[in-house]
Amino acid sequence: MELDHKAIVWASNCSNDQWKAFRAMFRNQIFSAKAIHSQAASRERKAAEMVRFLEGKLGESVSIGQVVFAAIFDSLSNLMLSRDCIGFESSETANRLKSLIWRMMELGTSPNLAEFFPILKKWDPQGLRRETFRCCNELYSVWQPYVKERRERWRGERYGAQDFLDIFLENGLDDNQIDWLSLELFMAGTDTNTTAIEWAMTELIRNKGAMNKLREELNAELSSPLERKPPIDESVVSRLPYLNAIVKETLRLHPPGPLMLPHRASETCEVMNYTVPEGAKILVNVWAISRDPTVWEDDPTLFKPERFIGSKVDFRGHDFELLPFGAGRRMCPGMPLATRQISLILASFVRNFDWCLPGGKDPAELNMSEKFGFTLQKEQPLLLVPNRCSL
Ligand code: HEM
Repeated sequence: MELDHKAIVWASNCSNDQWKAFRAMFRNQIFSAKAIHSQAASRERKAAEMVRFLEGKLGESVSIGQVVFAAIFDSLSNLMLSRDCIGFESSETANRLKSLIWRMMELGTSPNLAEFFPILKKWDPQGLRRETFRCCNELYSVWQPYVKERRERWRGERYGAQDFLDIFLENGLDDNQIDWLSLELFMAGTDTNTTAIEWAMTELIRNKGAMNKLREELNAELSSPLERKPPIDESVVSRLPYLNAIVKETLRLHPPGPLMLPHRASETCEVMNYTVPEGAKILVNVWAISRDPTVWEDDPTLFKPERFIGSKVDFRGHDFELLPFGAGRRMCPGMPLATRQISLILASFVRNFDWCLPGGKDPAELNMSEKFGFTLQKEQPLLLVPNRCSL
């Protein structure tokens, strides 16, 4: 309730007018098909920059999560603020921001005694509120100077939005709302995408057949007689069937939001002979659904992108066996951006480099443990060595 005037992810319900206004702004301006299309060049530039960075690391061990996080965070900061916030060289900044985002998610999902005993609220016995403020302020400081500068320049004139910040100003958001909404977007949009790509690369390195098939598809569709490896065109890769199947299979096997966001029953109802009382907090176990052998044939614990070739099952919220982005009114509004970004970065990795594990380690021995949290990260970061591509 406290956050309802500025939150979308943390909004307590869907009947709140502010949440409706934010969702409309996301649907019509930020993530509309036209907006996603017009943002493509910015994402393509960032992917090409990532490839150039990796070309300087040939033969060296690289943390995939760290490189991807920098690419995703800066892609998003370019869409939001028209500038980079991290850069590929600054691993310290990337690690600091990544751990702040992870900590914020931990704090947001930690059991809070004050929720059960409201009398404790003003003492904040576990220090959760104090630490949340500290993390928020550190994250706000990343964009606050740019917001201040833009607001001074903007002065209420409509000059046509160039980025999300212009859209926020045009919609009359105050600084407090801009800070919080930006925080939610960076939290919802960076760790999820990074996790998905890290898992996809983990699966591809273990499944040489899938990696080769993807490279063949990319080489066939992206070849150019003029330049051997031109920057990758996002609109082409987002239509490639095998790449799409890999993205779906990764999100099925490793859904970045394994329990979605907590929902609340708006009325008492019966589900499979259980009574769910009005007001009950509901967590949907997407991880378990997408590994359920009664729904998924052909060993659901295995990575098999082929299961999606010729299948109509999609993650757009209509097929309940595959819900990595949720379904219904609270479904992820960032899905069109996420799927484009994941495809583009994976295509850039596989098209431009041959990958192996450091020290010639056998991919079959890769540690596949998951670190359970708000997002389902790989417990051990994936380290890979990029080599010049032989094809
Ligand atoms: C692989 C990437 C992503 C995954 C798997 C993912 C997944 C999800 C899920 C499961 C939800 C909750 C849905 C529900 O509980 O019904 C959600 C909500 C949300 N996501 Fe994403 N997301 C991803 C990327 C993004 C991106 C890139 C953005 C924006 C930059 C974003 C913004 C949001 C927002 C704002 C919400 C809250 C919507 C609301 O409560 O009304 N997400 N996402």
